[in-house]
Amino acid sequence: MNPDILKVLYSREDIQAINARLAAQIKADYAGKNPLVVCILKGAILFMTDLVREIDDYLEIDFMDVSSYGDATISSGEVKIIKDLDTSVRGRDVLIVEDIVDTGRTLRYLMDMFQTRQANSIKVCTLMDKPEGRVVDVSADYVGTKVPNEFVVGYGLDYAERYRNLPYIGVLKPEVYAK
Ligand SMILES: O=P(O)(O)OC[C@H]1O[C@H](OP(=O)(O)OP(=O)(O)O)[C@H](O)[C@@H]1O
Ligand code: HPA
Ligand SMILES: [Mg+2]
Repeated sequence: MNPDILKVLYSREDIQAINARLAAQIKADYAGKNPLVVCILKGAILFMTDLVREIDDYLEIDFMDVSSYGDATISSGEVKIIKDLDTSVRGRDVLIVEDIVDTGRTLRYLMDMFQTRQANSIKVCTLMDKPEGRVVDVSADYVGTKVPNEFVVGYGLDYAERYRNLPYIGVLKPEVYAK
């Protein structure tokens, strides 16, 4: 295990089981719809690629890179677009794929934008939901698991750009933040 990790919250196997459950729900709900699956970079990259592998059906994928945390553990409150979609969402059934919904600001921003861009439908699949972090009122349609109000890393989630590559999700040792 990475020496900076205090404890593992979800193992690789836990995550695989969550992904299989979510994929089955999505496959059933989107049958015949060819949804546009939008991966929110960078955090959702591992989750999205594992999730779509479990959905044996027509769908399209695209990527949007937004950021509001920088190298901090507290949201700056300002969502910045770093890379926009290549695909038009107009008339599409959009499924936003997120790694975590925390304050909800990122999701609110994206949902408002896709609404303005006239998507036919907008739903959200998040691996993790941190309800105690919420600042704006927003919720996901598909939630992998609820997490406590702790800063989590691994499986796409970073602290100062590290730990995204870990195959599990865990909590950092407090001394890592003090460095
Ligand atoms: O609900 P919120 O408080 O808005 O937080 C959730 C968002 O924050 C993280 O992204 P971040 O902005 O750190 O960019 P990253 O995915 O590139 O790490 C995470 O991946 C979500 O997209
Ligand atoms: O708990 C978190 N970990 C990593 N990135 C995040 N972005 C929002 N919340 C988190
Ligand atoms: Mg981040």
